[in-house]
Amino acid sequence: MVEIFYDDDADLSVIQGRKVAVIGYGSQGHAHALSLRDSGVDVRVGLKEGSKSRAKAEEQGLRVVTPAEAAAEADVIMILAPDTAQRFIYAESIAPNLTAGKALFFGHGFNIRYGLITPPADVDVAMVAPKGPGHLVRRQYVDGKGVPCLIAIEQDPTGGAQALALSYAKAIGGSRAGVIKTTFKEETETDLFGEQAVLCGGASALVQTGFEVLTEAGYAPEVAYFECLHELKLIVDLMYEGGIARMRYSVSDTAEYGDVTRGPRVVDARVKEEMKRILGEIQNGEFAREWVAEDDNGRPNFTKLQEQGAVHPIEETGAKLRAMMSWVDRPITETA
Ligand SMILES: NC(=O)C1=CN([C@@H]2O[C@H](COP(=O)(O)OP(=O)(O)OC[C@H]3O[C@@H](n4cnc5c(N)ncnc54)[C@H](OP(=O)(O)O)[C@@H]3O)[C@@H](O)[C@H]2O)C=CC1
Ligand SMILES: CC[C@](O)(C(C)=O)C(=O)O
Ligand SMILES: [Mg+2]
Ligand SMILES: [Mg+2]
Repeated sequence: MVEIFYDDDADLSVIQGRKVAVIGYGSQGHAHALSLRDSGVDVRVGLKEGSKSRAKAEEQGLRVVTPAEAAAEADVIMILAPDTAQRFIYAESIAPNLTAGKALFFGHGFNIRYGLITPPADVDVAMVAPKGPGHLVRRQYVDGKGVPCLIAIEQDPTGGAQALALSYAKAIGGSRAGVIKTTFKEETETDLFGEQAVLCGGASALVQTGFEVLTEAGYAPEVAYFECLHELKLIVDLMYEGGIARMRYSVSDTAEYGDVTRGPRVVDARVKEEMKRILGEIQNGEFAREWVAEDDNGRPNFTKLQEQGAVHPIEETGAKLRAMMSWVDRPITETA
C-alpha cells in the first residue's frame, strides 16, 4: 500500500523557515515560485544572465538572481529547468554552493535515476513531482485546489527531508489533493512511460490518426476535429471525475457497445507489446541515452518531428474552430 499524505500531515512552517531557490521559470518553475511566495515562503528565482524568463518573473513580483547566487543564498534548491540542462546548471552553479545540510530538490527524477547528477552525501536530496502540467499546478492552487504530487527521498542526512518535502508540497497545493510517497526510480520510469505511451505520445497519435482516417475518407475536417479532439476532453473529464465507469454510464449504449468491442481492436495485443518495449527502453536507460545524445547534438530529429507535428492538418482546422470558442482558446494561466 502506498502512503498518501494530505494537508493535515504536512507542516507549512517547515518550508516557511527555509530560504528556497527555484532554478528556472518555465512551466513548473513559475507555478512553484509563485505558489511558494503566496504560501509565505522566502523564494528567489535563479535564471542565467539574459534569460528570456527574467522579465516575466520580475513583473510577477519575484526577485531574480543568477542560478549560482540563488544556490548560494538558499538552503533548499529546487531545479526546475529542462531535464537535459540540469546537469550543466548543477555543475556550474549549484554544486559549488551546495554546502552540508542544504537540500537539493527535483520536480522529476530523470537526472538522479540515470546518474547524470551525483550530489554529495551530506545534503538532503528529495523530489516533489506534481502529476500535472505546471500551468495547471498554478491554476489549481489559485482556485484553492491542488494537483496531486509524488514525493521521494533519495538522501536524508539531516533526518528532515520528508517533512521538508511534504511542507513544500503543501505550499504548492499538492497536499490538498494528495501526496504519494514513491522513489526516484518509480517516479522517473512511470512518468516517462505515462507521457510516452498514454498521455502525450499515445493520445496525440490516437487523435491524429483518427482525424486522418476520417478526412482521408472524405469527411469534413471540422467534423473530424470535433469528433477526434474537441470531444476527447469532454469524455476524459468524465473519466477524471468518476473513472471509465462514469464515462460509460454517461455515453449512449451504442457508444458503450462500440467502446468495449472496438476499443480493444485499436489498442490491441501488438500495441501492448510495443508499450512493453517502450517501458523496457525506459528501464534499461536506452531512452535516456538517446534523448541526452539528441539534445547534445542540437536536437535535429526532435526539431524535424516538432515541425511535422506543427503543420499536421488538424492544427489548422483546430485553430480556426477554437477561435470561434472564446472559452476554449485562452491563456492557460494569468501568469503564463
Ligand atoms: N512541464 C511540466 O508540467 C512538468 C515538468 N516536470 C519536470 O519539471 C522540470 C522542469 O520542466 P519544465 O517546467 O517543463 O521546464 P521548462 O522547459 O518550462 O523550463 C524552462 C525554464 O528553464 C530555464 N532554463 C533553461 N536553461 C537554463 C539554465 N541553463 N539555467 C537556468 N535556467 C534555465 C528557462 O530560462 P529561459 O527562459 O532563459 O530559457 C526557463 O525559465 C523538469 O525536471 C521536468 O521533467 C515535472 C512535472 C510536469
Ligand atoms: C505528462 C507530461 C509530464 O510528465 C507532466 C506534465 O507531468 C511532463 O514531463 O511535462
Ligand atoms: Mg508527468
Ligand atoms: Mg514528465
